[in-house]
Formats: sequence, structure tokens, C-alpha cells
Amino acid sequence: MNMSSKEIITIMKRLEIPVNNHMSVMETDAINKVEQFFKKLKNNAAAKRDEQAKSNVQKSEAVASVQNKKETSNPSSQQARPQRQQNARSQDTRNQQGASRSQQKPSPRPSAAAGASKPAPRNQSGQGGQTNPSAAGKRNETTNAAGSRTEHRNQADLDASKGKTTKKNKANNKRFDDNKASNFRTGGNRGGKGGKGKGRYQNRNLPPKEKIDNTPKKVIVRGEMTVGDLAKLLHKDASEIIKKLMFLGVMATINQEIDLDTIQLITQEYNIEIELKLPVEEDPFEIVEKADEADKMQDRPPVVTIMGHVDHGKTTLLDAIRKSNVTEGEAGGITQHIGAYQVEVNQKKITFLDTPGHEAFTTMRARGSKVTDITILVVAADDGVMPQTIEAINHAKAANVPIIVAVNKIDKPDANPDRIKQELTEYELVPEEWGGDTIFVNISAKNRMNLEELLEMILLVAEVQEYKANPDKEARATVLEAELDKGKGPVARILVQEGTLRVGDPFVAGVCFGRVRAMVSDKGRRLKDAGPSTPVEITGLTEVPQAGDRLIGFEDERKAREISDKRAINLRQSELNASSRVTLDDLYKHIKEGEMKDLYVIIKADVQGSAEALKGSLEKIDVEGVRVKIIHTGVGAITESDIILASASNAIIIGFNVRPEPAAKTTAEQEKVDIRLHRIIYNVIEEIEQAMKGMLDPEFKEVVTGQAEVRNVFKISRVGTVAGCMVTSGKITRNGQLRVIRDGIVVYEGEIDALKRFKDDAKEVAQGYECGISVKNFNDLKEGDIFEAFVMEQIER
Ligand SMILES: Nc1nc2c(ncn2[C@@H]2O[C@H](COP(=O)(O)OP(=O)(O)OP(=O)(O)O)[C@@H](O)[C@H]2O)c(=O)[nH]1
Repeated sequence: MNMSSKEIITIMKRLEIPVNNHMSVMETDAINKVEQFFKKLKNNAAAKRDEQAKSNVQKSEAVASVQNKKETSNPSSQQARPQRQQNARSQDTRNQQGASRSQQKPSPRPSAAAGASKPAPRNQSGQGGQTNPSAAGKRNETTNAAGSRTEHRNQADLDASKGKTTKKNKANNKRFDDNKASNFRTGGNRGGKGGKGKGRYQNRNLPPKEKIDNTPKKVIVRGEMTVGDLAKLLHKDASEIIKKLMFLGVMATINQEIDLDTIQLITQEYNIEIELKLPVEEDPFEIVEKADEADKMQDRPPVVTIMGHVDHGKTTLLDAIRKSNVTEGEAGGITQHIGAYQVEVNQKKITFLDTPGHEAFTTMRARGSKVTDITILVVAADDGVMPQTIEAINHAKAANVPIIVAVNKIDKPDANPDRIKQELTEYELVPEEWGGDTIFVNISAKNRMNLEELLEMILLVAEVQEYKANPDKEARATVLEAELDKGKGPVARILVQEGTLRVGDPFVAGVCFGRVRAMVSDKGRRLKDAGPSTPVEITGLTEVPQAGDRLIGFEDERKAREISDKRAINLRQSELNASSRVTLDDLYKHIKEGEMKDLYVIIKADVQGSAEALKGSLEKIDVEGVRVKIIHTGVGAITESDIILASASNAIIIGFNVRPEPAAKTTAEQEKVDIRLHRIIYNVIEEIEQAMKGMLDPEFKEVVTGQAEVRNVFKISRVGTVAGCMVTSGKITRNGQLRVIRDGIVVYEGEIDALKRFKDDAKEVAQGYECGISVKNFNDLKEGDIFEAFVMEQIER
């Protein structure tokens, strides 16, 4: 419509069409209303103009042509000229003076159209009067540029009145609209001094005019604001507000912030209702959520994760369950990978998380999300309990999630389900028939044997555990996966856990803001809403969140945005701040403050024997009621999975004659997990005990300077074994210490005997260079061994 959005908004507000800001979408209905409004206005204006043209011929003639005041009141000389001409001329003159942009041409607004004899609408301070003949005369005295343009305008106006559409006519529209906007604009000190003065002067001579009062009835205040902003909000001139403030005893400039009390005083002056919407102080992610009322809780499907050792059949089982449950209609349909899927058994739903294995499960937990209700532990009947089976058990136990054991591959001739049962009793998973409470189901994922039974058992556990959620509130969900899709933009696959998420809902996922654009189910169907335990893929995010991030739905988009911003800041701050994870160094502090009753420990050792021995010794420690609780023991290098488990359970890791894998090291640094590496059991116990007593005062800490890989081994008589190495990270220094690591296990720790570049002794060799290294008193070097060089540095306290 060739208008500014502000102007349209003003009109919409007048028409009582709900509108927030210039971004708001206008429904067809609203567009029609606004168009209708203009049509009516234009018609009225045209009609009025004609009327006035007839009745005021004489007056207008005089004003338009004569510069003399007296002459303007005498219509005799130019009686035939229409009133419009006078308007045009006087407006042009004002333009020259910079008095007001808004008062040109007869305004089609009702008040303006009411007659040329009446003043056109003004801003509140009454600037820019237009029709007072004397004022016009006076203005004309001050300018001389009106002439030729006036002629054009007149022509345009004539055209307009004949119904012709000319460029000028369009311009007229704009000006007319500017007229309304002038209430804001002149308020912004645009009018200029002269203009204002003139306006006041004119007002004194004018008959009482019909002012457009666009003072809002109600305003929303979101905190302190500047005088200028308040003026804008109240559709007032800033100077007027400043004046009002002065009367209230507050001296403020246009850019000065005024507090809420003062804002309220000002709004009271204008009889404007005020609604306070103060910024959200609390972050619902961090506060403990109010418990839902019991009567609002409804049953929800259980959420199941499948875990187990490599190749025991996790993926086969997930696929088998998914396929066995696809109904006819969906069989050919596109099943979507959305991080989880739902199946229906006996009219009850079960949600399966799509990523098997305990890593994903524990990653979620490490990020503070509890997604899984039940764990299916898959154990191959022909293979038995393996290291990852044990890890899975410990991860599930650490998360306090019930376990159902699926003894898989029972179709195999060498399958021995009873052996599995026997083996698992060691891990407190005792079948019911042996007096325990763990459900065991013998299955064959490949042949789809006993899957129904397994599903029924899940429902049984669900019934006992009574998984419930309140679907009747804003959604709470967890991001299972997220990625940047080329076509769709950021996409998140989420599991709704509480409440209901609907298309159009604003939300915060982690630190990202979003508004649900579309939701797709695991069956590829578009959903309008998703309740508890429903996995969905959503689009409409501004960024890609992280797996494990919490997602919270909001009613108010603004609030969602504020929270996402705040969370982003908090995240940065918390990354800067020290982590709250327990370390041996601050263990005593945690114990003293009563935060800790148990010290959780993960033991990784070179052999099962030492792990067991260490476990036995550590479990005996009891310092003032605080005990050591071993949540996992294992053989081999410290893996990323160990770190994640430690991070999720706030545990420390003890490596006995083992080292962390490179990836694990990085993760441990990120997650601030404390890893203690030892070679002597006594030292471990002493360290833990002292830490618990607050006596731990290590004076030195080990700093790894670099690593080198043994590429060749040379046996040289009288010298011993020399390793031809490549420095893979950092540097190896001649006077540092060194340990020999083979398959993640420390086989020797000692000193460097010789460090050579070609034939020469070297002080240090940096990453990317080859060198020869021999180790003092150790000749059992093998290709593929890793040398880890380190120095002991004194800790400054
Ligand atoms: N005979 C028999 N073979 C099975 C059964 N279930 C799975 N398998 C086979 O076992 C192998 C491993 O199965 P997967 O489902 O890939 O095992 P997984 O636990 O997901 O393995 P990862 O993804 O490597 O951890 C495949 O060759 C399957 O065909 C079963 O019930 N009976």
C-alpha cells in the first residue's frame, strides 16, 4: 500500500485487529479489513472534498492566491479555485519550513475529511496547522517556493477528484498515511523548532480541532526504558514526556532510562493501563519443576534401550521388532529413522530407542537426560557374558534402570541359555525361577522367535513401574539426534517425555530457540501434536542442538527466546567456571559439605586379578561413614565409554597399569573427569584415603610432554635395544621420564637412556620427526609400542 509497517500497525490497532509488530502475519481477513478501511476513507474523503469544494470556493480561492492575510479572508478575487489548492499551497510552504511532513493534502481520514475549514489532524502538540487562512498567509510570507509545485498539485488533486489515478495521487495516499504516522514522527523531534512554534501559534487562532487521540489504552512494559522509548510506546512526543517528568520532579533527557515506578506514574497521567511483563529471571531448565498433580498423570508408553556386547544381535533385534510390528498399511510406507520408533502390542505402545549400545545411553545421561525406562540386555546364547555385557549392566545399574535379559541366538546349535543365566547371577541378575527378580526371555532375533513374549515382558515391567506423565502441559523432551539437513535446515529428532508438543509451539532446545514448523513420526506421517513417549522429528530450529539436550515448549515466543539467550550465556559461563565434577583434590570439600556419601570409582586394570584386588581393597575404605563404591571394573585401556560413565555418575577413574585412549583423554578433559593412574595398589588406597580425609596434598603432578610410536626395533650388541621412533605428538625430551605402553597397558616406566637424531644425541625431538630411543634397563621393546614422555612438575598451591 506504499506505506510503512508502522502506519499499517497503527491502522490495525485502530481497527482492533490483533498485531504484535511488523513481522506479524496478516490474515486475509485482516488485509480485507484494512483495505476496506481505506476504501471507505477514500470515498468519504472524495465526497467531503467535493462538498467542501463547493461550499468553500471563495475562501479557498482567496487563500491560495493571495499572500495578504486580509485577502485570505476575502474570497472575492479567486472564488472559483477549489479549497484544495489552498491546502496544497499552504502545505508546500510548511514543507519548506520543515514544520511537518504530514499535513499535506486533504486527508481522507475522517477527521481531516470533515472539512477544510477544520484543521487537519495533528500530532499531540498541535504542530503544523494547515487551514487557517491567516497562518497560511503568514507562512507564505516566509517562503516563496510554493508557486509552480502548487500548480502541479492542484492538477493532481483535480485528477484525483475526477477519479484518475496519477502518480501524484499515489503520493497523496502516502502523505495521508504519513499524516497518521506524524503522531509518532513529529514526536521524534523531527518537526523542528520553527514548525512547532508555528503550530502553537496556529492553534491559538484555530477553532477547537478534532484531535486524533491514538493514545493506547494499554501498554506492555518489559522493564526499564528510555524516555524516547516510552514516548514511542505511548505514542507521545518525547518532549511531552520530558515535560511530564519534570512536573513529577524527574529531570530526564530523551536517552535517559527511567525506572518502572516512574513509567507507571507517566502512564497513570495518561490513564493508560499498564501490563508488566518482566524478563524471565528463572530458567525452567534449572529450577526443579513442580510435580504434576496426580489426577493429571496418564499412562505413557515405556521407553526401551537395547544394550549388549558387539555382535550379540542388538541391531537385528531392533529391526526384527520394528518390522514385525509394521501394520499392513505401513508395510510399503517409508519408515523414518528418527532416533526411536514405536510399536504397538495388545493396544499398548512401546518406544524403542534406535541407537543400540550403552554409549549413546550414557551420553544422554551424562548430559543430564534420563530417557530410558527399561534396558533390554542382549546376550548371545552361544557366546556368553562379555566385557561389553558387563559394561552395559553397570551402565544400566548406575542409571537405576530395570534390566530385561534377552538371551539371543537360541536357534544356534551351540546355544546354551542356562549358561548365560548362570554367568549373569554374578552380576546380580538372577532369573525368577532361581529366586531372583530378573526377567529372562530366550529369543532368536534372526528368526523372530519369542519376540512377542519379549514385548509382553516389557509391558509387564511397564505396568509394574507405572510410567506416567502429564500430557496436558508444555512439552518437555530430549534431543536424541540433531543434524543440519541441506533441505530442511536444522533438524532434531526428539523424544517427548512430558506434556504435548504442537506444530507452531515455540521452544528452547539446549541453547537453541525454535518454533515447531513440522513434525514427522517414525512412520513418516506428519503430526500436529506429540504427547509423552512419542519420538518425532522436528524442523523449525534456528541452530542444531546437541544430542541429550533438553527441549522445553513455551507458550510465549518471547520468553523462549529470552531463555535460549540466557542459556547460551550461562553455558559459556559454566564452561569457564570450574566443573562441579568430583575430583580427588576437592573430594574432602564435597564430603565436608555433606554433598557426598559415597565416592564412585571406576577401575580399569591391566589384568582382571589386579582389578579385583583393587576393588576389594578400596571397598574396605570407610572414612567417617563415607565409602568407596565401585560402579565398574574392566580390563584394558581407559575408553571414552568409561569417561562418559564416570561423567554421568560423577565418578573418578583409577587406571591401574593402563592408560587412557587418546579419545578418552580428550573427553576426560572436556568432561572434567578425574583419572588417577597408578602402578602400585598400596598407592591407590593411600591416595583415596588421604583424599577422603582431606589430607591429599600432592606436590607434584605429571605432565605428559609427548608421545612417540616405535616403528622399528634394532638390537645392537653392547648397547641393547634401540627403537626407531616417530614422535606423534608433543616432544620427547632427553631428561624426561618415559613409559612404554603396549595395547593401552603400561609395560614399563623408567628413564630415557639415549635420544638420538640420526647419529647425534638430541636434547629433544618434536612431533613429526624420527628419532632413536633406548630405555634405561629395558630392552623388551616391540614395534607398535608407544613411548609416553612425561615430566613431574611441582604443583603451585
Ligand atoms: N543365528 C542367529 N544369528 C543372529 C541372531 N541375531 C543376530 N544374529 C547375527 O549376529 C550377527 C550380529 O548381529 P547384529 O545385530 O549386527 O549385532 P549387534 O549387537 O547389533 O552388533 P554391533 O552393532 O556390532 O554391536 C549378524 O550376523 C546377525 O545376523 C539370532 O537370533 N540367531
